[in-house]
Amino acid sequence: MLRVAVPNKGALAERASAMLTEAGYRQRHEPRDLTVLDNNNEVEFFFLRPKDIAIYVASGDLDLGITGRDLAADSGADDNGSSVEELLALGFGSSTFRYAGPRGTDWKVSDLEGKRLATAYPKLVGRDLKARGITAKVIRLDGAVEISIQLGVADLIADVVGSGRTLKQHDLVPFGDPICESEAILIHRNGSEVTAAKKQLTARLQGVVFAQQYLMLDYDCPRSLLEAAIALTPGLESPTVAPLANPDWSAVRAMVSRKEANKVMDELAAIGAKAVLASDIRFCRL
Ligand SMILES: Nc1ncnc2c1ncn2[C@@H]1O[C@H](COP(=O)(O)OP(=O)(O)OP(=O)(O)O)[C@@H](O)[C@H]1O
Ligand SMILES: O=P(O)(O)OC[C@H]1O[C@H](OP(=O)(O)OP(=O)(O)O)[C@H](O)[C@@H]1O
Ligand SMILES: [Mg+2]
Repeated sequence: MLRVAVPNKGALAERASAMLTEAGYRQRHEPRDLTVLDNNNEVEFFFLRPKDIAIYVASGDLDLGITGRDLAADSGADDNGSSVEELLALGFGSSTFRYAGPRGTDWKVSDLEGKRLATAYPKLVGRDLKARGITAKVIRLDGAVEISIQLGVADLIADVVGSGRTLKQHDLVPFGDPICESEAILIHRNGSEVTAAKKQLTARLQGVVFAQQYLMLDYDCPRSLLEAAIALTPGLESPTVAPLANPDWSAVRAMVSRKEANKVMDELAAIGAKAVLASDIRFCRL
């Protein structure tokens, strides 16, 4: 039985469970349930605090976990880096992890020297400071870090930035390069075997990630324009081209990246393709 950790609350919880449901796994119906047994797929899910997930996976007590890249980086020994390894980026829960300070000063990373720095990610921050040769007093908080400066416990902070709204609300500005570009990821214990069961769950999630990143385009194309059309929609291997009843026309089907879909559709219409249709893909195996 594969044992998998899933965030039980917070920014990643809902999307993580929705993605597992799309991938064909049983998920909890009661938000307070801490475990769900999916006998058909031989997987047991454990719903845990986002911060604890890398701990269970690093110890080997659970085989896989869904967490944030920033949280994974904050796990493990202070100096030795993370003790979990990323198997797959899941394409949701994007954020950056950044230093920030009160508006009105043109802060630089070197200004961190000798300051009191509040964060809920002390290992991630400690490693970054060490790599830069900076000594600062790291104040560990559990959350609501943005308020710590006005309450007087810190001079600067390092925290998760999503929309940037919370920083603005507290008159803070980010500075320096992001310490971490985060998103939800699937992890396992560093260096542990990628068993067949782990591979299968990873492949299923990969199928959902691809499905969310791609659309299926169908269109009709004069045969004389096929070459130009195929250059615009090369698909993954190669597009499907099928004859239409009218011998001068073909039907074409190809996957295109969602981000580029509208541009590609404009270009297809401009060269003379007709009936250009885009449809969602729910899940797939590539
Ligand atoms: N506003 C946000 N936008 C995008 N991602 C976010 C946001 N807030 C948190 N995250 C991501 O979610 C993960 C942390 O989850 P969350 O903040 O929900 O948990 P927590 O802080 O441990 O728990 P809680 O805040 O409930 O005490 C991190 O990977 C972080 O990057
Ligand atoms: O840039 P924004 O979109 O405003 O989001 C960033 C905020 O969201 C998270 O807080 P969360 O809600 O998890 O509360 P917490 O600080 O108690 O963890 C994070 O810690 C930031 O405070
Ligand atoms: Mg939080």
